[in-house]
Amino acid sequence: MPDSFLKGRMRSVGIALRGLVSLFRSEPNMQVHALAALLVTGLGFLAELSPVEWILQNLAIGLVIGLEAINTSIEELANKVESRQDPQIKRVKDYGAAAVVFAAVIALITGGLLYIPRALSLIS
Ligand SMILES: Nc1ncnc2c1ncn2[C@@H]1O[C@H](COP(=O)(O)OP(=O)(O)OP(=O)(O)O)[C@@H](O)[C@H]1O
Repeated sequence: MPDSFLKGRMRSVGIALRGLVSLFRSEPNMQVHALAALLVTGLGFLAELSPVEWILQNLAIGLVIGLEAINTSIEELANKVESRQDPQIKRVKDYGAAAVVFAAVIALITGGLLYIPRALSLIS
């Protein structure tokens, strides 16, 4: 494999990581998602999730954080394209927000399925 190929890939990963750090620093929604992800990861260790349960939980976390990143990216572009009120920009932003909310509901349901039975078995 040529050296320049590996250097190019490493550069791309570096740029992506810089984007991730910038997102977590500047976006309050991202900070909330990150906190939630840390909390449920801790909860996962406490609850001794099975490997499949870890995979499901991590997919739910990845779905929410990934879609929030894309939504933020769309918002930035929309703000650059049109700063005035515009019905199409409104739809673009609303659809992006809808994607995040949809993922968050799926994540909540996943969390409920993983933890509510355990909580109930602790009580009974
Ligand atoms: N240029 C615009 N034209 C029309 N409606 C807009 C415009 N900008 C924002 N909106 C409306 O306001 C809502 C919030 O937009 P805003 O850019 O403030 O997103 P946000 O609150 O930063 O989103 P998030 O909470 O995901 O960070 C949009 O979903 C849209 O309905």
